[in-house]
Amino acid sequence: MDLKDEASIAMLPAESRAPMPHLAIDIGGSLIKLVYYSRDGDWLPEDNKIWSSKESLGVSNGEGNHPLSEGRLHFAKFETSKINDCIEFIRSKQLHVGGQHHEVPSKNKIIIKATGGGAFKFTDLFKEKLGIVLDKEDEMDCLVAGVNFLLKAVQREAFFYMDGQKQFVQIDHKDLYPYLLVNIGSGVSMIKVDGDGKFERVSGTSVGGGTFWGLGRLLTKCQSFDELLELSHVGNNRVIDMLVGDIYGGTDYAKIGLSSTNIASSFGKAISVDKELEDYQPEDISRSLLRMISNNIGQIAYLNALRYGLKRIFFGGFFIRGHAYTMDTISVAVHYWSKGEAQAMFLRHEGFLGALGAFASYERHGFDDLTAHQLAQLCPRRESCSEGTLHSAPHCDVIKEKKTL
Ligand SMILES: Nc1ncnc2c1ncn2[C@@H]1O[C@H](COP(=O)(O)OP(=O)(O)OP(=O)(O)O)[C@@H](O)[C@H]1O
Ligand SMILES: CC(C)(CO)[C@@H](O)C(=O)NCCC(=O)O
Repeated sequence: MDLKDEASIAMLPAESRAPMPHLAIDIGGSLIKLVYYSRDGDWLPEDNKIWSSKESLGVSNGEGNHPLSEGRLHFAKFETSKINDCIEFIRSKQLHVGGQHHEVPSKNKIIIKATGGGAFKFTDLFKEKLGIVLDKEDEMDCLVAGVNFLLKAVQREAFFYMDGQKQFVQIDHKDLYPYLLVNIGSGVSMIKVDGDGKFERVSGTSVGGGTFWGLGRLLTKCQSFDELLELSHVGNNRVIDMLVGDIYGGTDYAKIGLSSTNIASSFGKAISVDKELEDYQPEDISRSLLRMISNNIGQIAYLNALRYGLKRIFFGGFFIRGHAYTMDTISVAVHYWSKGEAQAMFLRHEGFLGALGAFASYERHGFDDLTAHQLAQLCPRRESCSEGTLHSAPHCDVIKEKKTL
């Protein structure tokens, strides 16, 4: 903690100085997500300062007092393979020091809420490097809690995406359930949600974000996920995908509703003995792969929605990354298969759902009494980005501060 923080904390009334849990962590197969609270508006990672403009931070709606009401939440992510950078970040910002202190006979124990598989895998590492005890929260519980909170509290959270157009939807709280949540992380979980804490994981698929990045890296030699995603912008999938027209000599197969431009077989043209991997352009590979995976997830999501009679499907997870082609493909797949009966919607906080849920699981936080206003502009920079823009910065920093109560 730097001197500035110490000074500002020292000036607060005694009850405000009580140790408060302020960091939750979601350690997935590909990415680590942090949600943390800071009281001091200037206490931000250097590279996030450009997004923390004053106007995006100051909101006062005069509602009741809350332990978190003067300050802001931040969002950050790291690759799980670079967990040591994450640990260093936590140490450098002293995020763990404000954690819940439980009295044990001889010393204070710092307990931090953690979810995702890595909460189990990296227990010892966090203990050893930061002296933190990870208090494990179930991944699905956290996901659902995070989504329910966002859908109820944040006005511009869910949106439709079709033909390059984004349209926010205001969900009626009384008419929120049931819905299907499709979380596209490394793997994909499909969860039927019937209420707060009422849900069932009804399906999943191992063909998800890890598949796109893993297979894409091998096939294109891209050095980063962002590079692979960026390539897909300029690629042409028809170079690699086998279309109905390729099989039917350029004509539709109208009798069963297939046009000549429908994909008959993803990567089907690569069976050609005349071509090797190096004969294909990385951008075309990236586009085919992204389309294949997005389409497949959209189709499986539709089948599960059909299975349970669900009309609304919310898609989250960092595979999406606000990427136009990904969202378009998923939306088209759901629309095509459901004949417009089911609706695909996307969540602005895509990959931070579980971390938010873990943050809410601290007893003293509770999202219910955090005002919608406080969290309404969780991620202002997402608003200012044009569609399809990649967020290449390592952190997604955000939130909201409430100065006057
Ligand atoms: N900078 C990035 N580096 C790596 N993968 C990224 C990046 N940005 C987005 N992704 C995509 O997001 C996916 C991970 O999403 P997310 O963080 O939601 O899941 P996870 O929690 O790591 O996975 P799981 O829940 O399956 O354990 C990756 O598999 C990849 O497709
Ligand atoms: C294993 C988890 C839940 C870890 O987040 C996720 O990666 C997932 O849902 N994978 C898909 C597993 C399956 O249902 O085939």
